Amino acid sequence: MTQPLSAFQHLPASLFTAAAVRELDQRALTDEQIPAFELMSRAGQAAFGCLLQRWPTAQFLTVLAGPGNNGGDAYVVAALAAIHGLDVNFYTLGDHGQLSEASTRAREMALAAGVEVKPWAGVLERDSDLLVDGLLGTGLNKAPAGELAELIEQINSHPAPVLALDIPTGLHADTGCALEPAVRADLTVTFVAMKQGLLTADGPDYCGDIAYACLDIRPAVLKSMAADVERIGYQVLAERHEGLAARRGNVHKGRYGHVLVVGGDEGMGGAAAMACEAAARSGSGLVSCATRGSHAQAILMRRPEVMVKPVVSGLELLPLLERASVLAVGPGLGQGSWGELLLQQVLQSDLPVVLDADALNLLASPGWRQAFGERQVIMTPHPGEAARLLDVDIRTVQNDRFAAARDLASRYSAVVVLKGCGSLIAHPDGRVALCSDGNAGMASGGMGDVLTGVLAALLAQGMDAWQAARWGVCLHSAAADRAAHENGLCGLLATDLMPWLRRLNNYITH
Ligand SMILES: NC(=O)C1=CN([C@@H]2O[C@H](COP(=O)(O)OP(=O)(O)OC[C@H]3O[C@@H](n4cnc5c(N)ncnc54)[C@H](OP(=O)(O)O)[C@@H]3O)[C@@H](O)[C@H]2O)[C@@H](O)CC1
Ligand SMILES: Nc1ncnc2c1ncn2[C@@H]1O[C@H](COP(=O)(O)OP(=O)(O)O)[C@@H](O)[C@H]1O
Ligand SMILES: [K+]
Repeated sequence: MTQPLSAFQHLPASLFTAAAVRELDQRALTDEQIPAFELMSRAGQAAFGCLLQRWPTAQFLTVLAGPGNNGGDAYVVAALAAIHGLDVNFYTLGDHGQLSEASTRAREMALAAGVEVKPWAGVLERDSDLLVDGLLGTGLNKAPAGELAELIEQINSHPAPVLALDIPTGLHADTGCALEPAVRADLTVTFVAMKQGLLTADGPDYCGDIAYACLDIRPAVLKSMAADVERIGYQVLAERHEGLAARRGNVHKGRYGHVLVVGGDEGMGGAAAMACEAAARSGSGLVSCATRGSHAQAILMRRPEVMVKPVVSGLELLPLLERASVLAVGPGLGQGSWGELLLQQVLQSDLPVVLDADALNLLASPGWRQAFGERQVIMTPHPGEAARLLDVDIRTVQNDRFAAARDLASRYSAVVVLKGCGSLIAHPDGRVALCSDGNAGMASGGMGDVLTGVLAALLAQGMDAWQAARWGVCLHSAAADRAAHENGLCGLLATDLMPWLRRLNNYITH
């Protein structure tokens, strides 16, 4: 369902936890004097507007309402639909005898519009042409079970599309984890502020498209709260010129740094080769590669611009370290003694470094753990590597990617890129950015090696670790979106990104 064209680039940059959104609701109530029912009415109107726009011919709606305020929104949608002349099946789940004051008024509005309100009796009619999920919103506090789980299963196997109010039921607003079973929506209309879980982990798959409705709360109120997470994407950063500055004329290659890629043990030479090519295509003045002798010729054949140096020991790395300005260590490094010796040498240098793949796996071993202090370091774990570094299982990382990224950045005193759907970039000071570009075609071997090369090239051109990670992750993801645009996600190769990296890094977007 995720679209490969930076599908979420129109969304606001500030992302919030559910608790922060509740606080914003409260501020709208106290500072703006917007009563809860008024806000709920606006939510229902916004959702109904999106419904008409997306499904203008829908005639038979089934609206599902839970016991909280998400159900209140559903009552408003049903009322508006009935007034509009649509046929509405309205089912409640849970105890609707204890509704909030706002939801009670919404219910009265629906009844007055002629909506027949019935408790769900176990069967979802097949003839509806649109389902509206107002079961649970940000109040979700455990995995759906029993009758609710049964209804969600029926929603997901129903042929009609699904509109989710605020957030698909079962998706955790703070983590983006689907607490199965969870509703798989085609469109989610989210209210007041963007929840951080909509754009990472399971979020994009379960939300489908996302529309944001601020409910006419004044921007000043929204700005009165610091965002928990900043959404970034290529377009946003390019508009703010957060990428590379334009090159001046009177320059030479020494100005743009010298990336040394260290990796490529036997059988994994391609990883080092791709990191080298990505570094060169992302503008590093010079690129060297310390690798196994068996790969030297192949790397040279592919990219004669790269200076390939076969190394067998850490000592042979020393003269290369003296000439380099930035290191990219890990692609195909392996976890054998060859990789260990090279990594040991790299850790003794104070050059800016990108640590990826097996460099991270080695760092996770007992005796290797360390904090990097002032050194400019970017670590780029995928969830498996992050789990090893944190000594937890992968599920724990994915259950709260924000916490895992923050924890790693603070433990290692490094900028951390936690890769995967909705890559997170965490600073040791607690800041987190989420890249909403990228696509599932990137789940293919070598994509991470390319990212490593990109990040190293940006460090080599003078960015600090935080700037390089922000721009580099967006550049890499947007390049993958462009590369996937014509021929689709399946079969996208890491090397397909190369021409796009060059174009987008130079701000050529067409
Ligand atoms: N505030 C505002 O001004 C605005 C808010 N708006 C709307 O309000 C929504 C938030 O409303 P909300 O806080 O009432 O939470 P909501 O998600 O409806 O459900 C809470 C109920 O569900 C229950 N429950 C939880 N998990 C469960 C589970 N797994 N299985 C079964 N039950 C479960 C929980 O029961 P409990 O466990 O606490 O007994 C409680 O009764 C928000 O998403 C947006 O749509 C908009 O109108 C804009 C203005
Ligand atoms: N489903 C996805 N959506 C968005 N980006 C993805 C997805 N899957 C993988 N990626 C991106 O692709 C890259 C894969 O990196 P990694 O797992 O290290 O691959 P490899 O080890 O094969 O080089 C990362 O940048 C990651 O964020
Ligand atoms: K919902």
